[in-house]
Amino acid sequence: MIVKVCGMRDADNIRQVAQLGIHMMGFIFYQKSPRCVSRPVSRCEADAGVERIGVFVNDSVMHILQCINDYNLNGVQLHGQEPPEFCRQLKANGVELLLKALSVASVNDLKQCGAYDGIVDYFVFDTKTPDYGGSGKCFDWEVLRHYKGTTPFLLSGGLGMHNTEELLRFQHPRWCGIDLNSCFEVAPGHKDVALLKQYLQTVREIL
Ligand SMILES: O=C(O)c1ccccc1NCC(=O)[C@H](O)[C@H](O)COP(=O)(O)O
Repeated sequence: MIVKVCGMRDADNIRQVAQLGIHMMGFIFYQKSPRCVSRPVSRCEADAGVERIGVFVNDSVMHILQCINDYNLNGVQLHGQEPPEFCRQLKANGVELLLKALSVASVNDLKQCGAYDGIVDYFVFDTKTPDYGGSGKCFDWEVLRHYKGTTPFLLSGGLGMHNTEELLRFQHPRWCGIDLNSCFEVAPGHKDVALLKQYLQTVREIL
């Protein structure tokens, strides 16, 4: 199971969280987010084994490619209304690891999935919110029973200590990871390392 911790930006915090044995770390490049990175966070600040994912919202290909270069990113998460063709363009420009977040509130929101199959590497199924992400709120995971696509997905949106029991019960053949963010924060962009550690211990049977 892939563990992604999103919304990182403080060097010491990045180092500590990387040592928890997680697989992906998300850096937000969306100016309106309280977690938006404010300066280049260099590779040496994170463990080499952690994939560095830039999270973008309706940004341009050129800016995304520039950030990949400036911030040593290994992958990109698109968290806006980016169409499949936009994802194809990023792939054509050498983006190896591409995650497409889809805001989910009802079964209707899953209809678009098929158009991304074979283009993106993972979906991130997140809670629908006007701010795009980082809401700390869960959506109804029952909706995902209707997801019959081939692209594997990370479950996202309000995951925290309060819903570990539901998480341990959750099952889906394409489920491959969890995305953790605001429920582990002491301040926007700063994670509670002890709480994350406790959480990963609590859900260890699915990891
Ligand atoms: O976290 C943000 O502030 C954010 C803002 C705009 C777009 C995406 C954002 N986060 C992306 C993520 O992958 C989050 O982990 C995801 O939305 C879940 O967040 P949370 O509900 O706080 O667990």
